[in-house]
Formats: sequence, C-alpha cells, structure tokens
Amino acid sequence: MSSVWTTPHHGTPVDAVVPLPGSKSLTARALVLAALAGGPSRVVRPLRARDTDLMAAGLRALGVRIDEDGDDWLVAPGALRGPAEVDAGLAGTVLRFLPPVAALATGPVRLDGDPRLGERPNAGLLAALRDLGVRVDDDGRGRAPFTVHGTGGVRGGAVTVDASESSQIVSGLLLAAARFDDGVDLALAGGVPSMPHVEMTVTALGEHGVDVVATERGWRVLPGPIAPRDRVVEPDLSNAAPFLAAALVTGGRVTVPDWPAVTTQPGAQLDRLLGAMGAEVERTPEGLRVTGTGGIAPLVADLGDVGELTPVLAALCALADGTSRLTGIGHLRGHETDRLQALDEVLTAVGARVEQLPDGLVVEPGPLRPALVDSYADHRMVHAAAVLGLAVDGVAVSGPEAVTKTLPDFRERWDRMLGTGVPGATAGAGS
Ligand SMILES: O=C(O)C1=C[C@@H](OP(=O)(O)O)[C@@H](O)[C@H](O)C1
Ligand SMILES: C=C(OP(=O)(O)O)C(=O)O
Repeated sequence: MSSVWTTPHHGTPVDAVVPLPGSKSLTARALVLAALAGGPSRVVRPLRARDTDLMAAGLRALGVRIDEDGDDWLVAPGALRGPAEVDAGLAGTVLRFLPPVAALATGPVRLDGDPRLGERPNAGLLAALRDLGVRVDDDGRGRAPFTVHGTGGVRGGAVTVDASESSQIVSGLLLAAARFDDGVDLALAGGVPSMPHVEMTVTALGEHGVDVVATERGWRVLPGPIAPRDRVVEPDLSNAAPFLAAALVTGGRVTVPDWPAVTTQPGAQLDRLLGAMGAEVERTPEGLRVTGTGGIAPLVADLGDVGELTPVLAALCALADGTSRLTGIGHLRGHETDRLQALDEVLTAVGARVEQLPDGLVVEPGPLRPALVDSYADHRMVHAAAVLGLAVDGVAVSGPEAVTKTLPDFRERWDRMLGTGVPGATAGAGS
C-alpha cells in the first residue's frame, strides 16, 4: 500500500535559496553518448534518481562499464552485447534511447518496465528501427515489452518517423545514429512535441563531435566516431518549477543557484511563463530569483515545447485570478499517467472547474477546499499537489514516493525551503 503525504500549508512568504541536482534529460544524453563514444568519459554531477540509475543499469547490462567516483560517473564503453534484460521502469528516456543502442549489440535485448510503461506510445520508434534494418519483436502494438535483436550493426539511412507522441523517439534515433553504417537521414512524418529536447540532443551530439544538421523535414547524422567528453550536468530546471512556483503562491522569493546563462533545457522558459503569471524574475549573481507580487495571473499559453512543466503550471492556474487555457499538450496523455485526466481530477478535487480539450486544459479557479488526491505514480503530480497545498490547507497526496523518478528527496527539499525541515542542508533563507 502506498503512503499518504499531507503537503505543508504555508501562510507566510517563503524566502529561500534552493539548489537542485542535475538534469534528468542531460544526464540521460551524457550517459548514452559516453557509452557509444570511442573512449572513457566522466559525467560530473549527474542526476542520481530512478530514471538515470535505470539508464546506467541498462547500459551496464549491454556491456558498458559505469563506475562511481565520488558523485561522478566514469563511463568506459565496451563491446555492446546481448542477451540482456533492460528495466526501463517508467522512464521515457530509457524506453526510447536504449533500443537504438541495443540494435548495435550482438544478441537479443528485451526491454520491459512498470505496468504503465506498456501504455506509453513507442510505435514510431519500433517502426523506424525496422525500416533501418533492425529486427524487433513486440506484441504488435509497438509498446513495451519488446525485444530488439541486435546483430552488432545497423544499416541506417533514410527513414520517415512518426514522433508526434514523443520527441524522445527522434532523440533516441539521433543519439545512436553516428554508429549506424549509413548514419541516419530522419524525416518527420508530422509534428513533434518538446522541440527544446530535440535541440538538446542535437547540441549534445555536436559537443561529442558528431556531424548533425537540420534538414527540411528533420535531421541528418553522418556516420562517424563519437568523441568521449567530460561534462558537468546543469541543474534540473524542470524540477525547479515547484520551488519557483512557491514564491508566487506565498508572495515570497525563491532563488535557484547555478541557473545556466545558456541552455537547451525547457525549464529555462519558466522565467517567461512565471513572469506572465505575475512573478518578478531576475538573474542575480546567485542564480534565478523569482519573487511573488501578490496575485497570480491566469495563463493562456501553448505548452507544446515545455510539456513537462504543465502539472506545476496547471496547479498555479487553479490558484490564479482568472481562467487559464493551456494548449499544445495532447501528448501528455502518454506521459507517466494521462496528465490531462489526472490534472482534471486533482484540480477539480481542490475546487477548480476544469475542461479537457483534445490538446489541453481550461482551468477556472473556484472556492478552494481540502482534498486527498492521487499521485498517479507521477512525480510531477506530487509537485503539483505540493504547490496546491501551500495555498489550500489539507491537501494530501497518496503515492508521494513517485518523486523518486527524478528528485528522490523532493519532500525534504520542500520542507527545508519552507523552513520546516533540517536547516541549512539543501535550502536555507534567501539573502
Ligand atoms: O528527451 C527528454 O529528455 C525528454 C523529452 C520530453 O518527452 P516528450 O517529448 O515525450 O514529452 C519530456 O517531456 C521528457 O520529460 C524528457
Ligand atoms: C514526461 C516525463 O518523463 P519521461 O522522461 O519518462 O517521458 C517527465 O519527466 O515529465
């Protein structure tokens, strides 16, 4: 049975500096590219959480050596081999980044994960792999579990890909493509959500010396070596969302240190989005500082590029001064849970009126009330509940352990930000 977390209600302005661990998305790319590189790489300050630990475990199962050196990971590529079993848990990154790597291995690689993983869309990836010459056995639905029959090499070449349900399908193919005989000339069959994450992949490839260019309909990766590279992982800006939102909800201020000046992380758009909701946002020498100014303005925005910010932004919408409309996020129905349905249920439970659109949500705030809500095994739904709980006394969430996916000590960090946890350890009073 899962536990229940009664989220802290907080009637006074927060004032805290909240350092955050590394980005899930950057850690995943760093691991995969290091594993495919021509020599060893060091990943400094990787995220250590369920998703990235599963990525490391999956690569190890394929023959890659990954050692811990203090907080760093040392990655030494080896001959990729099956037979192997990969547990992807609920990680979209493992589900979509490892099959193209498995295709380069010698032997069968079976990928499976949590029950919900089998509902996450992946047909576009498996179809593309088959078109590139890879044998994949699945249940006919293109979803986990499935087995990639690696033969030690992939032909590669031109391929048209349906990545309308996840950008990770594109990223997975591009990350491994330099190791395909003919590289890849990837044309999109339609749209792709989360474009900043594809840009993150393209940037990471370039940093590893891979020749990758944008084409009229997609991207071309030339075959060639992947250079090893030591890299420091930026803090996870998407996981900054609930903490920065706390400044808005309580009329306080929160600073996230080491906010990168330039980044491909979609969380960088929090400055624009929280600014549109009434926050004052400044870059200080210490980091990004968000200050609440009293009310919360409603948000009308296409979040297609920044889908993973939706749960926290939608929670803010339930506390706003008017009706919000969030669109461009139909693909969130295939995330850790159907996030549009889950947000509808949670925001309704605390008193908002919610309308589901095919590609989004309309959120009209109502009189707030306490509620016991579900996490739906989704880390970002726990973040959303925590944000609501600041303003609504008596918000409890069942299954809060879902936060292990990307920020295992979320609750401790939350308490410290509010000044109710162990002082000084990971967050303290702002200056
Ligand atoms: O490539 C990545 O690291 C990610 C891409 C996005 O996936 P979708 O395009 O499936 O939304 C994002 O939501 C996910 O959290 C991380
Ligand atoms: C969609 C997310 O995760 P995943 O990488 O599993 O797709 C997320 O973290 O919001």
